[in-house]
Amino acid sequence: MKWSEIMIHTTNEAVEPISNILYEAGAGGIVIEDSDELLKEHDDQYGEIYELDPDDFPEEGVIIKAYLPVNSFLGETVEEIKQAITNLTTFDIDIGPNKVTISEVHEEEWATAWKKYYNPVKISEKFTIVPTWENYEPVSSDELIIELDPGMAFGTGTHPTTVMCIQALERTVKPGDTVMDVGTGSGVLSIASAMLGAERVLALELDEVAVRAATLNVKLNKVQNRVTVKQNDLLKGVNEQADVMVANILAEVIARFAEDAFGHVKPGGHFIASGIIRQKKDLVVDALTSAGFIIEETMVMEDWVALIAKRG
Ligand SMILES: C[S@@+](CC[C@H](N)C(=O)[O-])C[C@H]1O[C@@H](n2cnc3c(N)ncnc32)[C@H](O)[C@@H]1O
Repeated sequence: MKWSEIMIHTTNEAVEPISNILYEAGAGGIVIEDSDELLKEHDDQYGEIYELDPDDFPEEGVIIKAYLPVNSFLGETVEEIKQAITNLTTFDIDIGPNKVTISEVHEEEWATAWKKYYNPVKISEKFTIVPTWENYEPVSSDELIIELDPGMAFGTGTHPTTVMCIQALERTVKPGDTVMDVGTGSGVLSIASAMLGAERVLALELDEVAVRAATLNVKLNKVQNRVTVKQNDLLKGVNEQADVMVANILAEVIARFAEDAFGHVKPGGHFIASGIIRQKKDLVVDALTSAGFIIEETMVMEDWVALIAKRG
């Protein structure tokens, strides 16, 4: 998985509100480099005085660094962060230079560091997502556990857009169903569908690295007999129909392939569309209804919307 480092040069006063903004935006881990730290005397656990490297610190003010997974929502997330920081001035918080820089961090640097930020998370009535390296004891006997290694592709499984899809799958997938998961990423939605009793799941993904991650995660969760992971551009060349289709992609992409999706959902079947930032809901609703779908339910979590549409 690629991570993006967002670096914000700000003031001491703004550290706490900015850290909150970053955590709410899904940052995995925050590093604070405060110029005042250089002026203090530090001793280690054995009482030895040590010096900090001035190169690691700004000349004045504070630098906050946070790590965001590189996925198709990154651009929007960064814009939201910038906007939320600028809004702090309306509360008379001095945000100082407010210089924001983005750079990419490679997986090797994060090889182990990020793991400490992921813990088991109960994301719906039935499902708990557990990182592969954790030993987790189920709380109840009917709890469904998805083991996930989020290290390689989008999806710790806990992004609001993913959580809403899983909750919607819980309500729509029936034992024996055929499911199509367009943009499978880590494979989490396909795994959930199989665990809900789907007989056959087609997991489609454009990105080669994600295809590999999904294939591994499908095996890890022992659903490889029912889930087929395939490198594919949306529904190109797919000739079957599903009882349930799920797509957690960007609003524009869903709008673009709404008609094609309609043709690939069985009459009476459902299309769960997610990855829709609140402001773009109408765009997707219009595209889905023009394609012939009936919107049965609108789900909202934070700034995100998911739609459960039915082919009548
Ligand atoms: C936001 S992620 C969702 C991942 C996962 N389904 C989840 O809910 O956690 C969207 C995924 O769609 C994939 N994708 C984007 N455009 C695609 C396309 N044209 N065809 C297939 N997959 C695509 C991306 O590579 C990415 O893995």
